[in-house]
Amino acid sequence: MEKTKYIDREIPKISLVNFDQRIDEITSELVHAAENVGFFSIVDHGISAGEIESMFKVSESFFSLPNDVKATVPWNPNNVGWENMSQVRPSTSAPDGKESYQLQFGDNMKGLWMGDEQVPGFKHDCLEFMHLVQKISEKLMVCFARGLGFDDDFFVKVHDVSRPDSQSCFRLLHYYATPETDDGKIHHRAGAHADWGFLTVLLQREGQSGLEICPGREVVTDFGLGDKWTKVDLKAGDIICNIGDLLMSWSDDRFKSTFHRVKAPCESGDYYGERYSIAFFSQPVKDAIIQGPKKKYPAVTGAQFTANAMQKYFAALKAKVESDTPQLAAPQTPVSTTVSASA
Ligand SMILES: O=C(O)CCC(=O)C(=O)O
Ligand SMILES: [Fe+2]
Repeated sequence: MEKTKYIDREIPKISLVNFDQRIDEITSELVHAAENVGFFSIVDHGISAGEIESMFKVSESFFSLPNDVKATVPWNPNNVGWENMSQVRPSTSAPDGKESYQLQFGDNMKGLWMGDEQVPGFKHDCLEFMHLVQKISEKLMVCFARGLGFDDDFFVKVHDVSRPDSQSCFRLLHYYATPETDDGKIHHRAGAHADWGFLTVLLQREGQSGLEICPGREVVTDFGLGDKWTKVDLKAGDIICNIGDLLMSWSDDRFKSTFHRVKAPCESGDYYGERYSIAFFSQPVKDAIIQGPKKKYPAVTGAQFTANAMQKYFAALKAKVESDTPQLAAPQTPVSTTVSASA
């Protein structure tokens, strides 16, 4: 099998300590990171390593439920619910080797929260943690608004998670352990892609590595470029953030939405065990008007942007879900019939 070409790239590490006093300095570090690699880690962000690990324990409790129980909260095209081994990325033709459960703050979650009988305190614990992550995203949004010359609250207002139509998505991920084989086959954990939302905040458990990035997209209309990858490793408590396509277009391509993947382990040094991660995708409310300061792209609403992204990346998958709908309505749905459409 051909070996991956790896190169070292610096992934900026940005401290949010004394945020209010240091906002100018933090803004210039964030803008620099956004204009170049598109990925950065943040430290001193206010969530402790213990709180993050507690959230992972909740996630583990959910994923260790039997599949027929998880299938009672199935994924649907509002980008909520559980999917298993069914997300096929445009860059691959095979499904990701993972299961994921997408959670939101608003009305889209009706009937899709796993109950306390199955995982005690699940909804409460998730929402509490989701609000903590939202607070961090809001700090970054203020800095990005400043960097682009918008009012401080410009992005925060259109990502208001107290609105019933909020579309921001908190995604629990569980990648299955992969056997060490030398059959030359590539098994995708998460095939290469760019996130289509505004901003992604990502958590992983220390040691459960696999995330890799490949910077180089100049315009948001390009697919990924290049074949030189850089491994991203995190220490417990660090948080990785990346710019999504929406912020790339909203900044007239100034801030880069970077191609990334969770590589299938297949080379020496790769991690073959199971992996848990959590991604929080900030998505604008439906009536947000999206257009950069230089008006490089025509204005679109939040609803149109999401519909375009679904069309671009997930038309086939949506069609599959629609054809599976009668089965999806039944709680005993076989797990293989659900399909995920998140980034
Ligand atoms: O699990 C990870 O580290 C990355 C997940 C990811 O890129 C995504 O869900 O969009
Ligand atoms: Fe992603």
